[in-house]
Amino acid sequence: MQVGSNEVVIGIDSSTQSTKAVAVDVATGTVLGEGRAAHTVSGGAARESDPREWWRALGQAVAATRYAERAAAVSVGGQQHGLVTLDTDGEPVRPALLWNDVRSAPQAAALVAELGRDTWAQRAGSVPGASFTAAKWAWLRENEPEAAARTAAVRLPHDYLTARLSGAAATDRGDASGTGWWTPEGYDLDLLARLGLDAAMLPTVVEAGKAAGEVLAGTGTGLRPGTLVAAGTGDNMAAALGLGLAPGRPVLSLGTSGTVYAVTRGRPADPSGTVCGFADALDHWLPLACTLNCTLAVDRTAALLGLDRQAVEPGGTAVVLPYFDGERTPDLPYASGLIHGLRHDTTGGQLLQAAYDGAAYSLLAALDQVLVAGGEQIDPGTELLLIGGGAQGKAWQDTVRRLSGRPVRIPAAGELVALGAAAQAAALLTGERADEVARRWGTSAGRLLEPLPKDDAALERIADTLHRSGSLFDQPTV
Ligand SMILES: Nc1ncnc2c1ncn2[C@@H]1O[C@H](COP(=O)(O)OP(=O)(O)O)[C@@H](O)[C@H]1O
Ligand SMILES: O=C(CO)[C@@H](O)[C@H](O)COP(=O)(O)O
Repeated sequence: MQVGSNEVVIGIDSSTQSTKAVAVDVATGTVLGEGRAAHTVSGGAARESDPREWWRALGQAVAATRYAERAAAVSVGGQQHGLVTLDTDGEPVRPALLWNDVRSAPQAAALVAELGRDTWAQRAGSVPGASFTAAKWAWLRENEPEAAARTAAVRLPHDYLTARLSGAAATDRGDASGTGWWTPEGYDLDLLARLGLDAAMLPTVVEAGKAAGEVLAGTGTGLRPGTLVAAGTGDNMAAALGLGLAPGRPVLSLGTSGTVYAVTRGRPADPSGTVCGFADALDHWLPLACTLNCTLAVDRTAALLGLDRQAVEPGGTAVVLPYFDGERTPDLPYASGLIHGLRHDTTGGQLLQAAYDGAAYSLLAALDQVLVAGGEQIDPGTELLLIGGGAQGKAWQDTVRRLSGRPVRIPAAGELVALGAAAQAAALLTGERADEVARRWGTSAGRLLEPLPKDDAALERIADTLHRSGSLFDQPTV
């Protein structure tokens, strides 16, 4: 196809809190229409969502773009790792277990003990934590054996939505690499046997650049039957596509999860488990560290203090480790929030700033490890691309500048996950690579914020508090 023929694609981001859709002009990258619809996530110890709610939200978000009928191709980026279990009719057996549900921590620990950290890192690229799909499936078998027995198919969130659109049992290498049972050579049959999972229950891994299928008749989304459906991918892989990332360029994403990652030429294999050795959606890798407590934890702290989320104040000695949901980086699934260093003159604004600092600290501490794991150079002068909902907030921007000492670029394009999905859909039409499409669209352009002097004192205070928190975080709080 000739680029420039007014074709439109739709990219979808089915994330933890909401679904966002963008309709994009393939030739120019102009966003023609946008839509958004919220989901619910259960509270208490569990983090679960009904996959059928994602599907309804997808329909609403796509309709709101007003371009559903014009779209020539569509693609779904989705929150990683979630365990979707389907029965023989393709209906969810139970709500999906999400990436931030830490009840599967004991099962993750047992899996790691069984094979050893080095073997996991070499085979799966990652040492699985509670977030990984393998740990969630092990949790289900142990805690709800009847639900596991009724499961005929296991899917990731984006696979479920791709199947509702196209009928295809399809996934991609990027999202599959977050299961724990994917290797570059295919599914790890030995591991699947240990998990009591038949490879026939899993989707086919679609080659990069190929379609998963076509939109079925009667989806109720407004998309025309026959519209091409790309393979989709995990949300972080989609954002990497959406930014058109060249290898070695670091990204910090501030959303429900905090993530730090880079596309790399080398395959990561970090036995410490800090860096997940994901595949990207093309032919490279995506070493990534992820926190469970990011924008929601900071917003909750602001609400507890009765402050606006921007009402931070400098100074003071307070440290907040905002591990409200347990934590993944550092690996402390049983942790809860901790405040240390309060004085009579500590202000609410300082305490709020300490929550921002505590949330950003773990991500920035992992940044160099991410680059090293993928064999890329560390250059402290290289700009950090800041994306996700939090990147719009000045307090987040200044916190990242102060704690990283790096220049920070804020891409003007919002919704980079949905844009990456759109680029993947567009690539089906133009024959380009999806990252080339995004570069042609100029999606990473945006304001450059100069670095601030690195606040080593704050970083040391947080590291010291974390180091000394010891047994407080070893077991669930009673
Ligand atoms: N201007 C802002 N300042 C700080 N945080 C913001 C701002 N706008 C949105 N957010 C935060 O962004 C989060 C949503 O980010 P997003 O990347 O869309 O989430 P998700 O990871 O679910 O896709 C919300 O939790 C909200 O707290
Ligand atoms: O688990 C991870 C990465 O490994 C998370 O980044 C999820 O992919 C959820 O993403 P958001 O809903 O925050 O976008």
